[in-house]
Amino acid sequence: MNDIYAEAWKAVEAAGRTPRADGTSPASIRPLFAADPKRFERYSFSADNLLLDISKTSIDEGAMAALLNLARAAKVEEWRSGLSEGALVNATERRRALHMALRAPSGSTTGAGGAAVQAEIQATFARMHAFTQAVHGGAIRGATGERFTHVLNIGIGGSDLGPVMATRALINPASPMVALHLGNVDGHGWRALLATMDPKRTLVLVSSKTFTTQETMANARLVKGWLAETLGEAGAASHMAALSTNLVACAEFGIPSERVFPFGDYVGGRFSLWSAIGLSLALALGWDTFQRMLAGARAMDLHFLKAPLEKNLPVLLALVEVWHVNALGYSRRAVLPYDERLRRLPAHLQQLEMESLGKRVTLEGAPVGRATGPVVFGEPGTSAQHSFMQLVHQGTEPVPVDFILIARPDHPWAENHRILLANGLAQAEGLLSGKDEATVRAEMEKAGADAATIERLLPHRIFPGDRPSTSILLPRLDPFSFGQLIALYEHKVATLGALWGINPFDQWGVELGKQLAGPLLKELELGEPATGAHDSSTEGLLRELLRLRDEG
Ligand SMILES: O=P(O)(O)OC[C@H]1O[C@](O)(CO)[C@@H](O)[C@@H]1O
Repeated sequence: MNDIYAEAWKAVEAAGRTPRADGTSPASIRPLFAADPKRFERYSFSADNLLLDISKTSIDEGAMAALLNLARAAKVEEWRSGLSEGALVNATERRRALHMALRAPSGSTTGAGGAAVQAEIQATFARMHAFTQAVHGGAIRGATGERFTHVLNIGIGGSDLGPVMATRALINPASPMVALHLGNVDGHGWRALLATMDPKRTLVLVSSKTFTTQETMANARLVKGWLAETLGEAGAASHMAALSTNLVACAEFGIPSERVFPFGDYVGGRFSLWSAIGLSLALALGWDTFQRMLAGARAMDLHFLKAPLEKNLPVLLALVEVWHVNALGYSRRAVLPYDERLRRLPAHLQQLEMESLGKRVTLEGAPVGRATGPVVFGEPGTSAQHSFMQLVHQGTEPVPVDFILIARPDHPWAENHRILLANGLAQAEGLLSGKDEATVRAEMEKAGADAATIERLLPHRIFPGDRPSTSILLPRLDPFSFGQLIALYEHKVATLGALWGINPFDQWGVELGKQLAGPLLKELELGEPATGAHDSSTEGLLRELLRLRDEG
């Protein structure tokens, strides 16, 4: 850690501890609005039609200066250029992170990853496009001659969450195909899906970067067997395609090379929705929708690469996170999209952010020495208001919230949309303003409550306020704005990697569980725990599960 970087961190952390010149707490937000009628104008920023409002945080001029100084000390500008030019930013796996190259139109140079990478990407896109057209046009059909009406994406983590989220967000009622998803290895999910599918009309995409993931391969074998029951072995093979970097494993599984859509190891799982992993989207939503989504992400890429740090939306979102996590000690963040179509966004962000930023050592392997990625959770509004927002308003630790609001709906029920937006705005307003003792008392007196009731209920009815939120506004939810939104969060995550000095592109933390599952699977097969192989709790639970299973 160099001195400039260490000093910059000290300044940010000190800003979070030190009262402001007017004596107010650095965590308070209301005084900032009281002092500056132009706070919204000053602290809201836009890229194309996407608006980011960070005014409802406690960042003031001094805090912002310290945060921007940290961004410079952490060399965020150099880092973003390295990312786009194919530096080995994923140092622990000695890989590049070239998801931006997937969004670069053919012939472009900025963020395109170089000619060789572009050639690979464009060749796969051309094949995906031709395949999509052939399936939609009926040139590629099922083994019995029927057209494909359903596309089933089998994958997990990044090979599932992105496609599921985008399918729900951009649903196209006129599409010739329905997308289905099988992620978890739990057979109950498969049983629920079975009822909705006809093997003669179902095209199966096995989506796996590595093509070795235990759950995905188990599901792929299950589905292959199900297809073969009706169509025979050869028929089953003609209903399958693979999206992967591991061409050898795809061939071993029996998927011919013309049905394998590859991508490079420079695309991380949680950044892979823009690659061949997006084939289910092209099939279910249409090629144009897929392209518009890439164009939206590309617009955000160019903004991220070119905008100065102080107006750069992903950088500002990252700095807000640092302010909350490191200066103020908030360890959680909630994401509330006020749009039912974005209901899988929180799940996607959980992987994107927590798999990327759940790290305790720096790139050099030393302890980070400060908190890194917060716990991220969320649910669409208004439903979230009736579940966890109680804790956000009145719990002990402030939970910063991302509110995502869409101005124009794609349905005709204007009143419902007004209710939705009013609630989204009200939540953010209420978190900021709270409700003080005098107001609660006056309200209760007006409602005719007696003095004893007022005293008893007063503490329960007070809202502390000064609870932070950021708001993201989109004019409409369409493929372009959806692409912008997801890329905004991707670049925020990359920037946080640079600010914390960690690798946001590896995920060693998921390996241990995978390793330990192997021997346990064997023991479940044999029906006998290996004595002394586990701690007494694991062994005890395994014995009990076996007993209950075998009793039934
Ligand atoms: O696409 P694959 O290789 O099947 O991996 C699925 C997921 O598993 C992980 O490696 C770990 O959970 C994720 O990063 C990845 O998205």
